[in-house]
Amino acid sequence: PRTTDDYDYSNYHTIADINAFQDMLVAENPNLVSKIVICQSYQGRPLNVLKFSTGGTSKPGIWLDTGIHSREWVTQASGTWFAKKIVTDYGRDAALTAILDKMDIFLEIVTNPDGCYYTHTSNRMWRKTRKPNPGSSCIGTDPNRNWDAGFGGPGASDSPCSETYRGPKAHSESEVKSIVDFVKSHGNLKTFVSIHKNSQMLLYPYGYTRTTCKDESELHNLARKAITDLASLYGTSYRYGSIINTIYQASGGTIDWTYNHGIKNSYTFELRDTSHYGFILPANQILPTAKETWLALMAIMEHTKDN
Ligand SMILES: CS(=N)(=N)C[C@@H](Cc1ccccc1)C(=O)O
Ligand SMILES: [Zn+2]
Repeated sequence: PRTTDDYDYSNYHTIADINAFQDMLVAENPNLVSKIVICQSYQGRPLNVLKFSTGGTSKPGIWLDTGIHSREWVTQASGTWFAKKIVTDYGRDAALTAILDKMDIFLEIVTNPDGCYYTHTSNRMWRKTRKPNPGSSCIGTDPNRNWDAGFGGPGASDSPCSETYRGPKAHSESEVKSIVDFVKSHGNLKTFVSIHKNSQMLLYPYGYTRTTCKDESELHNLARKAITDLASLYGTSYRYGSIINTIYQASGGTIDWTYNHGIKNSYTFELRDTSHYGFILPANQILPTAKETWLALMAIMEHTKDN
């Protein structure tokens, strides 16, 4: 595709396509979009973060990531659609324009590029990173167990061959450490949303402990509003609640760390479906999934702007 207008948003794409999309989007919108390379993956691929900003220096920020579990392809596809939606709506949609006039949005679409490449070339069901584990023939760490939040506790595995291997130590994976460093250096993120698939759930901390997080009632009420907006489009029903109460106990998860690091509005989405198709969600569900999810994200971003 020569422009982001003729990019095929209703299909799954390789990293090369998605990186080309990102560069086109920046070139087409130099006053709104820029690309930050926060680090490289283990195999040396760039970790690209799109910054959507109307200028200013220390504006509060909103972080969105997709594709941290590489096989969850509908999330990277949705992230691509979100990027185009932001530039399309700025200056046209009052709610989105108000958000961007007050806050910056950071979007990492291919958060696990090595795993993503591997799903396209070798094993469609790959989830983890692709860094080898010394002393084992099994490759990779689960990037959603590698964070320094209850690290190594129940709800993660210490076996390199497990899909939920937590890694040799917290933040051992550059795909994780680079986000940790970004959060610390930015210092003013108000919202952090990590987007996964399968289960149709909107989750907030904690996963590693049954302890209720201090903002539980606010996060619960906002989640209810967000999934209500989501369901208004096609009737897709979501469950919501803390990670440990809604899905299962999991330690070392992304948003448990971001929440403990002071980012109150920390959420994980689990997009369509509920395992009817398993991880291979048909491409014809990409656009409906992205559009309904955007309504929930707008609810979360508006709440952030006003609180
Ligand atoms: C189907 S899945 N792998 N996306 C489910 C995901 C649940 C979870 C969300 C947030 C924090 C911890 C755990 C996981 O096991 O990593
Ligand atoms: Zn996942």
